Amino acid sequence: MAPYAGLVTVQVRDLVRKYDDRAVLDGVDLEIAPGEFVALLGKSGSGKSTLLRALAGLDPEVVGSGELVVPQQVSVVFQDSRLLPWARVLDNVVLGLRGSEQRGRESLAEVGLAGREDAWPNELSGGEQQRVALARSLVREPELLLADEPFGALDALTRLKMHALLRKLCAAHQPAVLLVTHDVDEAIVLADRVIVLDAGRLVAEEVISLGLERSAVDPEFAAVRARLLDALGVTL
Ligand SMILES: Nc1ncnc2c1ncn2[C@@H]1O[C@H](COP(=O)(O)OP(=O)(O)OP(=O)(O)O)[C@@H](O)[C@H]1O
Repeated sequence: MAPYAGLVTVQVRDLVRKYDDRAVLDGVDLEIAPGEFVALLGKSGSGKSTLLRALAGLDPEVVGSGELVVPQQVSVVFQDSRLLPWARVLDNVVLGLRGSEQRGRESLAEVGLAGREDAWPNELSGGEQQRVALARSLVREPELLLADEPFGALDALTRLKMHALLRKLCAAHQPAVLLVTHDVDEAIVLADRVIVLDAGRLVAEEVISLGLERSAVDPEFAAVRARLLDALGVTL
């Protein structure tokens, strides 16, 4: 599959979401350039999933004085794979896409699941199911990939493998990405830029420099992590 870096910059201006009178998103401004990988950190309840749902077009009740611009083709990956248990793996990947069986096979090969096209979801491990979910997202050639803690339920080793896979897929296809995670290291390892949400407001941003070795032994990595933990209110 050819890369398909989009043209549309995600633009969020003064986004507000209230439940009753409580603002869960309280004037969020955010841009994500085509092909840019942004990780979103924040304490539980800070509004991360609410922001992601707004960008996914899953929340009709977002308000705000500003604008919300997202590309047309958006894919979402969640913590659980949300595969249909009664459909085989390939059918899950190409569901709703006519004539795309070959592309579905290619996507499955890209995520390392060639040969598993006819398996049922419950025959796959949790990590493999998330691979299928990634294949299902990418076969739609998204300009924006939204991922809500996609590796949160996986064990540490599988997580590391999935990090490598996601980096490879993003390099190949160049979607803009917004990845919600609780894991500061995961954010630094994967993203071009890390942002921190606190009580519905963006309170910190770290641009990950190209020179940073994506390894915890890198002193710059440690410094970025310390600043992000500070923004999250974690003192070590
Ligand atoms: N349908 C709803 N009705 C009322 N309040 C809601 C609703 N959905 C979310 N909230 C509230 O909005 C706030 C933000 O929730 P959200 O799920 O966006 O947080 P989060 O940062 O993703 O948290 P977590 O890391 O625990 O998933 C929370 O206080 C939550 O209780």
